[in-house]
Amino acid sequence: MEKYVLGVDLGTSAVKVAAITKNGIIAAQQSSSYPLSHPQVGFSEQDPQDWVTGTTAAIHKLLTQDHIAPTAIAGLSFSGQMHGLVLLDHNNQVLRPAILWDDTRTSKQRQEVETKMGHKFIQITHNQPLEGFTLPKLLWVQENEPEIWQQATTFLLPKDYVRYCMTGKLATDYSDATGTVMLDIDTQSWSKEICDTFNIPLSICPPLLHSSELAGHITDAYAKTSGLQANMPVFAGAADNAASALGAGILQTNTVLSSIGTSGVVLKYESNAQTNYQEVLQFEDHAINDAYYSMGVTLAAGDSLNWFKKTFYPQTDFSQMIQDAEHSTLGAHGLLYTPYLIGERAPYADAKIRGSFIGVDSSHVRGDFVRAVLEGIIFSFEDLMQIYASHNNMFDTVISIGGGAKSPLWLQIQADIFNKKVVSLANEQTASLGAAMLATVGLGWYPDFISCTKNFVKVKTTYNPIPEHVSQYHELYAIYHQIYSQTKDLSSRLIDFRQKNK
Ligand SMILES: Nc1ncnc2c1ncn2[C@@H]1O[C@H](COP(=O)(O)OP(=O)(O)O)[C@@H](O)[C@H]1O
Ligand SMILES: O=C(CO)[C@@H](O)[C@H](O)COP(=O)(O)O
Repeated sequence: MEKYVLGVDLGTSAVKVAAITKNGIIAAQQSSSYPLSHPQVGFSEQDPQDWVTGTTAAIHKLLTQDHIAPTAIAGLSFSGQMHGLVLLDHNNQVLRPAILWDDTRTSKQRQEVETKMGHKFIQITHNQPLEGFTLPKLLWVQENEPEIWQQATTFLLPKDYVRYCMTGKLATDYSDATGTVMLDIDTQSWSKEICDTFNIPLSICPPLLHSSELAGHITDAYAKTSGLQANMPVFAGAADNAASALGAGILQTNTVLSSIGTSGVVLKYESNAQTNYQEVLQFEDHAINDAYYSMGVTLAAGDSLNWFKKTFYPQTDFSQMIQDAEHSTLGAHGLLYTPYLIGERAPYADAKIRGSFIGVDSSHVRGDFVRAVLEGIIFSFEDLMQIYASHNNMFDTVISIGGGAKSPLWLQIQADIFNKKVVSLANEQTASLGAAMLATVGLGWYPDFISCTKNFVKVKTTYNPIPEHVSQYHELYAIYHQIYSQTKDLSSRLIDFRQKNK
């Protein structure tokens, strides 16, 4: 009987589960979406139970609709949205909705960490304590919800909670642990100094595992609800960007990843823990032992297009909407867009900046706005590419993944703005592929990730930069690059106005 592993990608908008063979063939994929709640400006929350219900529903569909036999599944592993805070009490019951990576309520706590620890914090974590990361969220609960904080016994990251419900075992993995900014990168252990400084008991931090390490087995109870076999091995899994990088074959320093999911990511493999981009870029443990990656995050990348579609093209699918952008021109007839819909993480760590359309003209039609959104997102990625360029990082290929890589127009825009070869893959959802790879290595199907990559990562199309487009985009980027500084103060005043007039 053909054997499979399951790769579970716990995203922000949906969970995607893929059944993949030993040779990296995707036999079936299912997904299940769940709601996102924004109870106040800057707040972003999800109910951890929705993740479990969605994952179980997607697995159930694989078994019943795609006829994947439970006995044919040898193991599973995870890719998970990063940084989200799940708080459990002493009975491992969820205490409050999870506070997510794109929640920016924690500017005061960020400031507190900076004031109390200064450069020492950066020395320990190799990161800034930005709003999206887990530590400021813990501090927010400590300060604003003392009755919840008193009951908090363990925190987990999103995928860890789903794994706990499957196996009954509490743990996180190193790649997600770095995203909490509570891990000492040099010693690879939870930082006692950070915990002590903020009166956080060290015992709240879950046990640490490597991403392909065995985390537990499917319990009898979860076997009953899901249809999976009891006792099936479950491997720790990784942060979504680490898993995506693995699934895209980012295992050496000469390739860079560009990911257009809900968020946008420009990511580079790093072999040296001391690599330093002055903390403008995040620095994280990779899913592979003793390897790292740096990355810059555009908070609303695919989410910008999603917002635009919901608001102005409610009845149209993404591909049809993008056809309108094809009828516009390079530069959208002089229209520029900045994707700061929910603030920004990099290169501007600014929770109060907001997006803008610049150059709106009475001749513009909807397609010009779509085109400007597509281009603006990639200009924001170019801001991140420029950081690598300024550190003399030489690379000639960008691997493009995520839902945005489904569009040939958007792939060509990337090649033209980056002035680099852009490669799309046969499966642009590399997070579930990476998760499955963790299970294959955990099971011993492959001795290491390099050999697994040879079967799992398949190039689809290569887009080369078109010289005429490159020079036009170069001119436009110089204008785009000024928008942040010119709108920063206006955005901040508008946010203050909004807070006062709720
Ligand atoms: N056909 C398409 N063409 C271009 N972009 C698309 C298409 N379908 C979806 N997208 C973009 O991909 C995003 C979702 O990407 P995905 O990788 O699934 O996100 P996540 O894992 O964060 O849930 C959407 O918000 C949208 O911007
Ligand atoms: O905050 C980050 C990375 O630091 C995000 O990339 C999240 O990990 C969620 O990503 P998607 O839902 O867009 O995959």
